[in-house]
Amino acid sequence: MAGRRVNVNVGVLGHIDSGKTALARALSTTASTAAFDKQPQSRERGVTLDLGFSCFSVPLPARLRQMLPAPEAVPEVGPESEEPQLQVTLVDCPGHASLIRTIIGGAQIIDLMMLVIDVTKGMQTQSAECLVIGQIACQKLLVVLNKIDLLAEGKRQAAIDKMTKKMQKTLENTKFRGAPVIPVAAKPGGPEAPETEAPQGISELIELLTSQISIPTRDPSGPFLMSVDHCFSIKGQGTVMTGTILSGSISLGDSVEIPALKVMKKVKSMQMFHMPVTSAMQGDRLGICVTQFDPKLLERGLVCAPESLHTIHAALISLEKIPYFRGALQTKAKFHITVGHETVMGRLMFFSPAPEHFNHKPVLDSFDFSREYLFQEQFLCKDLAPADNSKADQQSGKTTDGHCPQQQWALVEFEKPVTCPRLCLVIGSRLDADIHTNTCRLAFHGTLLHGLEDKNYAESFLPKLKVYKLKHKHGVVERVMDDCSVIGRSLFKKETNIQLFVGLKVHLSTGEMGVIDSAFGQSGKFKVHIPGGLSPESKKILAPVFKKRGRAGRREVAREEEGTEQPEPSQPVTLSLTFKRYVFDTQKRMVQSP
Ligand SMILES: Nc1nc2c(ncn2[C@@H]2O[C@H](COP(=O)(O)OP(=O)(O)OP(=O)(O)O)[C@@H](O)[C@H]2O)c(=O)[nH]1
Ligand SMILES: [Mg+2]
Repeated sequence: MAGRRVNVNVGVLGHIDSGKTALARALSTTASTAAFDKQPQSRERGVTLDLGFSCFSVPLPARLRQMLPAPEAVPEVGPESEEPQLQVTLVDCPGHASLIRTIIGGAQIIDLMMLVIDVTKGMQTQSAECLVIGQIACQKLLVVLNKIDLLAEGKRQAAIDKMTKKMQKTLENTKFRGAPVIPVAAKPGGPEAPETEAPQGISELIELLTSQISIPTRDPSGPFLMSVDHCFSIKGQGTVMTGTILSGSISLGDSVEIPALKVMKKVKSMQMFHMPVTSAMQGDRLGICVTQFDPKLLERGLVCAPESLHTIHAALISLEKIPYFRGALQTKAKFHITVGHETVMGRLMFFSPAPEHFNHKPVLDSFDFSREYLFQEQFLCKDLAPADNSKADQQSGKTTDGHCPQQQWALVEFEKPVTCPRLCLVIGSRLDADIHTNTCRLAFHGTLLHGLEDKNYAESFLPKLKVYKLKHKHGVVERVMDDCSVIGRSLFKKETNIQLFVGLKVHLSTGEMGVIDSAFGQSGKFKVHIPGGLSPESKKILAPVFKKRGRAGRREVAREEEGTEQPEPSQPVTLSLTFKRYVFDTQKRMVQSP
């Protein structure tokens, strides 16, 4: 076990100016003192790290030694005498609202998130957004209350206790309920304070962090994918890309693709923790040296196994609304869509299961093209007011008393093609919203189930997607012609071509089924044939018409053709016509269930 190391990525997220960078600095410095790291030279910077990356190592806690992957999976990188080490790579994310895309990217490569809160301010807008992102992308969380030096000395503990309770309450409604909260001062005295001023609470934080960290299961199978955070060239050797392996594994001599540059490169050498290695896998921080290319072309981005990523123009996603997002998610609305590690504008169309399948369990690893789906004007959710709901029901065909489907989907059409892995995370946000208002800009999150690579997907692919709108039309029986036919009105507009509807079934409120037979006159009226004939009760209800018609005789028909009003049944008998129209059917057929 000697000389072995494991890496975990810990994200440092929070509102602007909460002290994330100061905290990352304090952690790396404190951890490298003798108490935590006996060999000063092992205060590794890991592979060359970008601005937002720093790291420190502590002896691997005994608790984690059993969890250490098999010896062959972990490189022997230190001198034989060295204790196994836990390397904590801190991913210092920006806090400014405009950099949320970077934050989302950062959150996807971390194993644990430290949410930094300015203890004098509490939760702020971007702290809340980070918490939302954490819930989507991370498994574990730890809250750091920073700047405790700013609290009045006499009331410090009381203020810390109060804020700790407040944070615990905030976490109560999240998946991080019960997560630890810890007070620190990363840079007591603020920017003006001398560098000699020691940070407070950092040793305790490192201890807590070490106790909270678990080594996530790392899976070497699947296609190799690495998120690159730094790229530079070494004269005479090649170009080095450093980053975190998101999936799969890699060995010396393998070919990798840089999708953004559309090039393939051979791996010439690799380093982990400054030591050469011959292979690496998911979760490792790695530097890969490949044959020379201009490092300026790839500051951040992805490298992958050849042809394992797809460049797509549209996608089918499964999604959930983020409850803090105010307002509805409307079909045709545009959002900023983060797909994997890229963000582009996209337009959405929402759809749900057919109402009888509302209770089906969500399927999050594939999209079933054999099923039919119900178009929705907007994403259905419980927080729609009941009044709104009834309107939405009518428009969307939602049948049931406000109950929501277990799973909903959207077709996303991107303004620019994006390159992403299969089943990657998708986050929709409204980044154009005013960053100074106290609202959550993150609107929904989900999983990419199917990417459309063909640029002409609208013609080549969409007709296969069976999303329908349920159309209801209502009319009334105006009068009876004979036992097996009636004249209806108010179902179509005068200008409607009734011919298109001939053969469709209509239901009478008296229970009979009829078939639209032909137009009648020029005013949108039509003749309905009732194959089973009118029942005696129905005839009774429609009787007044019978009588009047009997008296009026032929004159009635003449008047009808002039378009004058007819006497009607004492109780109106309604006609209802229901059919499906598939959104992507080029022939715009009207389909009724058998
Ligand atoms: N008094 C006091 N000031 C602090 C403390 N930690 C950080 N600061 C100050 O707060 C300011 C912001 O600190 P940063 O570490 O840059 O904050 P940040 O969260 O990284 O900011 P962004 O990356 O811009 O979001 C600086 O002026 C720090 O000196 C602290 O514990 N006490
Ligand atoms: Mg910072």
